[in-house]
Amino acid sequence: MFTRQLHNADTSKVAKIPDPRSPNYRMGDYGYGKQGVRVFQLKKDGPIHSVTEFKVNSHMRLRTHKEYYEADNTDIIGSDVQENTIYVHAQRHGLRTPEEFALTLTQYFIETYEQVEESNLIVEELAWDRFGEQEHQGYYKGKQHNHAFMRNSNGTHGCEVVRTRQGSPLLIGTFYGLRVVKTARAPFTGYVKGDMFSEGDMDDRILCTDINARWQYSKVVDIDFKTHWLKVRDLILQSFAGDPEKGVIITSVQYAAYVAERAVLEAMPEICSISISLPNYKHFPFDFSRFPPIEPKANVIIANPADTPMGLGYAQLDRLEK
Ligand SMILES: O=c1[nH]c(=O)c2[nH]c(=O)[nH]c2[nH]1
Repeated sequence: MFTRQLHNADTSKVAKIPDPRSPNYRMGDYGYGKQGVRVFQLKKDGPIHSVTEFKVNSHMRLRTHKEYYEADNTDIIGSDVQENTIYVHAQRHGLRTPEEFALTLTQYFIETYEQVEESNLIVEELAWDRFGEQEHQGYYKGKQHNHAFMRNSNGTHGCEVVRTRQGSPLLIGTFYGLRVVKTARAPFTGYVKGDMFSEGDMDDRILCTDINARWQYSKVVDIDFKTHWLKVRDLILQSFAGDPEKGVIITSVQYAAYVAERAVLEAMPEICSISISLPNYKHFPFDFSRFPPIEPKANVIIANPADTPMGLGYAQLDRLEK
């Protein structure tokens, strides 16, 4: 999260071949590819259809750096080739989980093109729910539509895979963009204020955030990725909200990130590291003092949710090797 040093940074990404014509410089992170390739799969089982949609970013790092140093494109696997391969791969293997798609496609790129040193895939599912699947009332309640779907916005299931020629691929699971709010058991007190504070201590507040989590698997085989993703999601949500009646005290977004990470590492030995970032979308009670007196309703709070500026708390928790 946030800027890290650029100069002589991340030696794992440094170009292996120095530029013979420019000995004073060294190339750091590099690569190229295609962003935002949308692939939609419709499966027809007679009248019952099902749909799956992925958004894919494909990047590569080539063994040589001719395209940079020598203006020679002969090693480049065009980004349009990468894009078309995504569609061909979908046709051949089908869309199941982002993880399976990314693992098999990175393997294909590495095996097919000997100049590819590293293949990176980022895959996000743009999930669709069948009409009726989530309906708790109305016409579609209890009726599963054969061929009509609505976008599911319950948080995005995704992954990132980095595959090189040596060793097993790096697999990161991702869960982005689920907005959650809790309206009790969320104090924020005791922090440094000096004479610059505006809020003061809050014994309780409306705590609203988006869950953004990335985690690294220590193995990539024998994992049912859908089930594991749902389990991570559930553990994060449980640690934020707690028992349905009693809830759980969350003292800051920083603490929320940490307790969620601990819950995941404790329950899921196949995950070796997790990073969570949580914005804090303030919901200040609206200030009615300028307006003619209104009889306040003791049990109603009118607030003004603000997306920006927003606070942000984040942390990464790694499992220590034993
Ligand atoms: O959860 C929070 N963490 C903070 O660091 C912070 N700072 C602040 O003003 N409000 C909050 N809330």
